Amino acid sequence: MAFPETPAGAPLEVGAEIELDVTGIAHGGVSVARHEGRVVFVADAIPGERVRARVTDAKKKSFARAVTTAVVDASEDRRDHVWDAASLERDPENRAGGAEFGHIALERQRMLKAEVLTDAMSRFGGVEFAAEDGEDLAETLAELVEAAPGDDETNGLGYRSRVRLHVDPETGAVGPYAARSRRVIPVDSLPLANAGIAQIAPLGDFMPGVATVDLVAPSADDPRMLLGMVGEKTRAGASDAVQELVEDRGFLVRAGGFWQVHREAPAVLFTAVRDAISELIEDGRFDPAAGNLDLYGGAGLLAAAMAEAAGPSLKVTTVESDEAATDDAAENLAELVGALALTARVDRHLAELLKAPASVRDRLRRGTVVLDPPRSGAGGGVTGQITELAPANIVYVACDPVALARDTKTLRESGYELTGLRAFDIFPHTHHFESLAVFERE
Ligand SMILES: C[S@@+](CC[C@H](N)C(=O)[O-])C[C@H]1O[C@@H](n2cnc3c(N)ncnc32)[C@H](O)[C@@H]1O
Repeated sequence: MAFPETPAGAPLEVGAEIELDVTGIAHGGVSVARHEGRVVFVADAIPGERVRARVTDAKKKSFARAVTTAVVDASEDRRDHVWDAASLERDPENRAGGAEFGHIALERQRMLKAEVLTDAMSRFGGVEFAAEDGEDLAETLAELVEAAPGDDETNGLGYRSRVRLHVDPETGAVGPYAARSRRVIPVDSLPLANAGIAQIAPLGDFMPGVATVDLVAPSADDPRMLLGMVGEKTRAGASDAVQELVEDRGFLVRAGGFWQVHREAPAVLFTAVRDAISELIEDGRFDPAAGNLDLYGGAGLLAAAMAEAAGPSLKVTTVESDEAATDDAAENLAELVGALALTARVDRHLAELLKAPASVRDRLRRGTVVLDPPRSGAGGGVTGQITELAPANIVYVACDPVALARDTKTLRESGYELTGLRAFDIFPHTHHFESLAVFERE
């Protein structure tokens, strides 16, 4: 099918083919280019390339969106896509979603993630990055986003222990959504999934009446498939308990509950939080008997990490809105006599704490808050409540760099200093990554 060329000076139209010099990376896994002064966010490109791209959205005056159809000048970091179903060989509409960096060398993916993090921290958090002694900034950035163990050896494949597939309501075909749309794309492989998921994935099947297919392959349990039927909220088997192993420690988790998707991610984050707490202990800033909190605590992974650093006398309360996850946290933290697992919304619980008597408020002021909110971040409301409680330290685990950067601004304006920042590439071949920021009350 031929697409119209856009003549110089003409407004961009959906479907037009244009050539773009790609200059940078934006949040959300798309690159940045300019066409006649207008910003164009372009998918499936790499900064530094010249590409041919098809305009997919031109509604806004300030920017347009496009998707690469061919590469004119390729980056040296361009690789064959790790997933044929998402490659440039396919028409953009038929490319599978969920591996939007799969055409980029792993090392460069991490570099791009570092750029996104530092740019967000600078623009929204007011934090500027400087080169470490004797290095230039590019070298410092190259080391900022850490690889998960084993990924360099496997080219970042076979890591996902959780995958959600969808069912086409018309045909019943099973597959991931297409990139940039909710159209189901049948595929014959899931290269990011681990062996347990590959074993049970119903690829090529038809499942009329089903809406979602969640594939779960726990580290210490049999893989399983949770079916969400059309019109039903609950998924069969979602509340079954499964066993996960983090290094040699067992965790009980609901099959349908939150658990990090990369096989190494729970250990990576457990270790990172444990190390952050150990450093606070070394600096004499951590009080194990204070009112320590693990907010958005899930099944208690990060409270357990705090305890690993602080010892079994740690006092900590996990706050989590999902009742079943709280039950798991209570079980997973049972050996800690000072641990309490609460089912509550974080904002509501913090509002209660702000009304607590002075002695309780004093314990909270001496405490450390670990928080690991969903993608939207804690937000101004919860961040404001935390600064009003004024704990000695805040350890913030974030899966969205812009949300982290915005909350960083609030924290820094309220008397907290950012004393540590790490990032982890626990979603190879996607634009996602996890950050850990440590803030200390000045
Ligand atoms: C990113 S997960 C972190 C879970 C846990 N820290 C871990 O590492 O496994 C976020 C958790 O926050 C919970 N959650 C989402 N919104 C919440 C809210 N407003 N209040 C309390 N918990 C919430 C979710 O159920 C989920 O378990």
